[in-house]
Amino acid sequence: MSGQRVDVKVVMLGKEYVGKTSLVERYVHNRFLVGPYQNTIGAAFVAKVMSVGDRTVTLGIWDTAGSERYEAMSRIYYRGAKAAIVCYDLTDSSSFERAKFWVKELQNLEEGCQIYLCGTKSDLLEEDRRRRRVDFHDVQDYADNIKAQLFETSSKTGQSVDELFQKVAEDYVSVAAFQVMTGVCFPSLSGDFLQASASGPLHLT
Ligand SMILES: Nc1nc2c(ncn2[C@@H]2O[C@H](COP(=O)(O)OP(=O)(O)OP(=O)(O)O)[C@@H](O)[C@H]2O)c(=O)[nH]1
Repeated sequence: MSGQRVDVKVVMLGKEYVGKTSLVERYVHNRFLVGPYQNTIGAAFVAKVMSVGDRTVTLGIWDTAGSERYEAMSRIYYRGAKAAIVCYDLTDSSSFERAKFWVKELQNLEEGCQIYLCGTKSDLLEEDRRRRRVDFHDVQDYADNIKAQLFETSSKTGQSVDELFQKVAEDYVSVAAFQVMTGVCFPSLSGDFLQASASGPLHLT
């Protein structure tokens, strides 16, 4: 597995329990695991090969642990990331505060990293609108300010999950094409290679 080229290093960030692992599970394996919640320890890695037009793009996705206990470790995993999916739970306002914390970190330390905000568990709002704790328009304004894309997803139903990761890959292809056209090469777009250094499982699908 080591040596497989990854085009885009993607890091999942956000408070514990917001649903980062579930998002990756839905996207990569098209499944939603039920059963007792198991928190991520350290980080897990998975690579996913996908198509954008006639191009093949490999996303290397690092799923970090949301617990503040692992905060220092998460910093290691976002280093050099080209895309960060910063997650918050639509039914938990404190998780949005935590998302803003990660955004600040990325802005200060990973300038070349494109940020995607992801409000999770939208199915819970379908069941009962009153459960929403993070206003869509407030987040949209915030996203515009920080030049981030905004998605609201459900790993349970699959809503907008493929669209989110597809957008990450499409943005990579657009910027890469721009580089070829202009001859400008940003360090943030250089490729990355799989490294078997995660404490979690290593998969290539
Ligand atoms: N209803 C609903 N529940 C979800 C969804 N996504 C995740 N969950 C549940 O939320 C809990 C936490 O999900 P995880 O994916 O483990 O969360 P995490 O962010 O990876 O957590 P850490 O590993 O601790 O950082 C689990 O019980 C999931 O089943 C969703 O889209 N809808």
